[in-house]
This record gives sequence, structure tokens and C-alpha cells, in this order.
Amino acid sequence: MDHFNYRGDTLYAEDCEVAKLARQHGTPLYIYSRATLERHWHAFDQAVASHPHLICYAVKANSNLAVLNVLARLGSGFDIVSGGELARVMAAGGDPDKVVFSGVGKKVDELEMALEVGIHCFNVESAAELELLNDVAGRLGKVAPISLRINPDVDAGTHPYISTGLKENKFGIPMDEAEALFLRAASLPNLQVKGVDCHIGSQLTELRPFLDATDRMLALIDRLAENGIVIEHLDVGGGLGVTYNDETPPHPDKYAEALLQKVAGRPLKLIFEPGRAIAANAGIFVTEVLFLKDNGDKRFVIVDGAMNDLIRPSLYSAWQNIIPVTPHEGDSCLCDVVGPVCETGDFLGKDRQLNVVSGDLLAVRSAGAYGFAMSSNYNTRPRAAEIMVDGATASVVREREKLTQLWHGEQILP
Ligand SMILES: Cc1ncc(COP(=O)(O)O)c(C=O)c1O
Ligand SMILES: N[C@@H](CCCC[NH3+])C(=O)O
Repeated sequence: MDHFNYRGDTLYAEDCEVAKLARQHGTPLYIYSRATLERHWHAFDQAVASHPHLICYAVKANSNLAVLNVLARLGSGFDIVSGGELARVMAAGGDPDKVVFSGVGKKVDELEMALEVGIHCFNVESAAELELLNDVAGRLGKVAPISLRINPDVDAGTHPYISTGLKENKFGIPMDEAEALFLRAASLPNLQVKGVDCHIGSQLTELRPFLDATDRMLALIDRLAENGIVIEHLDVGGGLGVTYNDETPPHPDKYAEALLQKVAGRPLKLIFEPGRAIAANAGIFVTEVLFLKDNGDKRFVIVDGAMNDLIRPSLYSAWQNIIPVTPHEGDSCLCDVVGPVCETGDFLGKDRQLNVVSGDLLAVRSAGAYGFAMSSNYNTRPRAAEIMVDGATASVVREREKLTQLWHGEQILP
């Protein structure tokens, strides 16, 4: 369970009343629970406690500095995909020595920045990136620790837009090119081979694809050993799913147990890059009902939150639970919860049984990951405020954007 529960007739975030936070800070509003973030991180960390490991939280899921800082204080590492994310990690007090850098399109300035601060490992995704990194490191007089991200060609059984470990996806190096590229990496003077990594997709709800990928990675590690290349760590990526509706993803304990069986007896450090599993159910998105509109057999509940705030429903047809902050007695009816943005695809949920009136608050659950982080200013809508609750204390961890911030840097020509 998370820390967003009803007490009496109204929803709480830990010991803070959600309706009160909405009144104080306005809507739309993201609310995160520190206790839930910490519990999810510990669940991962403790699951693999018996084996050398590093949990590198995937910053892209929720990159608010306060979220990163809470995890950094637990000793977390971080998986980043840009120089911007590296800067955030450092601004939040994260340790660069626990940072792994993923991504198919790293730029020279990003490589330089990561080399200067001394990250744990570059997860290299192509032959061209390998050569570039060697050049940049040489120019700076550094040796870059590297892993090659291998595309294990397994079907993660998830939404096609968030599946990453199939041959047809842009990510990683094809398995049949892996050995040659590792040999090349080992021959380059400014690189040090450290590990292999993979990440096969997101919101996985079965263990099988993870274990298939691990088998393939371990077989590769054995072949590399025969060629004199010693691999120190296996980075299995992120991807563990969460319950949005009725999914039953494996608990990190079960995942770790199965994985540890496979690596038993090997002096191989394990790296994990969980994003969603840590952040999704640590957050809710609160929005106010503006108007109701009845169209024949359907009711539109028009709210002040929109696809620019939370794009997952529009982008992936993702289902996230929508609950009343303070439920009413009485009959519900079938509703589409839609935002003010001028797009037919602007909805937070379709065909939901709700009983609401104008002025009510709704909470979209499981919004802590890929929520605010994917938000935009489309329709010149300021991005929502973000609150972190810790017991009975609620703090603004990002102010609501002001309109003037939205055109900062623009200019009118004479
Ligand atoms: C390389 C990499 N690592 C980790 C993650 C985090 O994934 P998730 O949020 O599914 O755990 C992603 C995103 O899917 C990713 O691309
Ligand atoms: N943004 C996606 C997940 C993509 C993960 C990024 N590698 C989601 O909301 O489900």
C-alpha cells in the first residue's frame, strides 16, 4: 500500500489532507509522499542486500530535486540520460560516482561534463559513441569507465512505445555485434571496460522477459571471459512494472530472488535502474472539476488538469485510477475526464464511474512517475506546482510556474 488513503470521508497524503493542500496551493497539483519513495527504494535495496549491488534510480521518471535528494540521502545511485539530468543529480546532492549514463544520443558536451565529474559508468549504445567517448576522454586526459548496452532481442510484452529490447528498437547494440565491440573497447586507450547492461522496456509485469534477458547477458559475459575480457558488473536496467489497475507485477523480492539465483557464485556486481517502481505510486495528481457537459449517453467531466500536465493517458492510452478526493453519497455515471487543452486526445481517463459536481477535486493515482517529468507548456499552460509530504508536513518542492516564465527568453522583433 502507498500513503494515499481515505480517512473518514476524505483523502490524505500521509498525514496531510489533500483537499487542504489543494486549497492552499491551488490546482492542478502534484503531491508526492516521501515515505512511499523511501519504502520503494528500500524494497529494492533490501531485496538484493545479500549481493554486491547499486540501485541507480532512473531520474527521467521524476527528476524533482527534492525527490532526487530524498533518494540520494538513502545512498541511491542514479541512471541519467542527459547532461541536464546529471546537473540535477549534482544539484540534489547525488554522488556522481554512483551515476550511470544511458541514452542513444549523448553529445560531446555531455560526455565532457560526465568525464569531468567522474561518473560510475557510461552505458554506451553504439560503435560510434564508443569511438567518440574514447576521443573525448583522451582529449581530457581521462579514462572512461564503460559498459555496452546490449539489445538482447527479447519481447518485454509491454506497450510497443515503451518496449526497448527488441532488435527493431533503436536502443543498444545487437547481440551479434557485442563481442567484436567489446574487443574494440578493450583495445582503446582511454576506455576501461567495466560492465554490460540492458534495459528491455518499461512497465513489465512478468519475470520471464527479465530472466531471458539475464540468461543472454550471462552467456555473453562467459564468451567475453573466454576472450580475456573481465566484466565487473551486470546492469539489468529498470522496467519493473507497478499496479495502475489490476496488474500484478512481481515484487522486487521475487525479481531479486530469481536474478540472484542466476548470478549465484559469480563475482558480478548487479546494477538496477528502477524508475517507475520507485516513483509512480509515490505520487498523485490533483485536479479540480470545472464543468460537467452531457452529450447524449456520455458525461464529460472537464477538469483543470490536462494532457500537458499528465500525458500518459493521451500518449499510450495508459489507464490511471481517478478517485474523488472527497466522495459524495449518490449515484455515479459513466464519465470521460477531460482537460481544457484543444485536442480530442486530451483526456485523463475515459469511461469512469464517477459522481462529481463542479468544484470537486479528483486525484489521479500512480502519477509520481512520468507525470510532471513529461509535462509541457502546451496551450501556454503553466506547469503545476509540486508538493512533497512527510508525515504531517507538506512542502512546496516546485512552485507553480508563473505566466511570465513561459515566455522568458522570447523576443519581439522591431
Ligand atoms: C536505460 C533506462 N533505464 C531505466 C529506465 C527506467 O525504466 P522504468 O521506469 O520502467 O523502471 C528506462 C526507461 O524505461 C531506461 O530507458
Ligand atoms: N514514459 C513512459 C515510460 C518510458 C520509459 C522511458 N525509458 C511511461 O510513462 O510509461
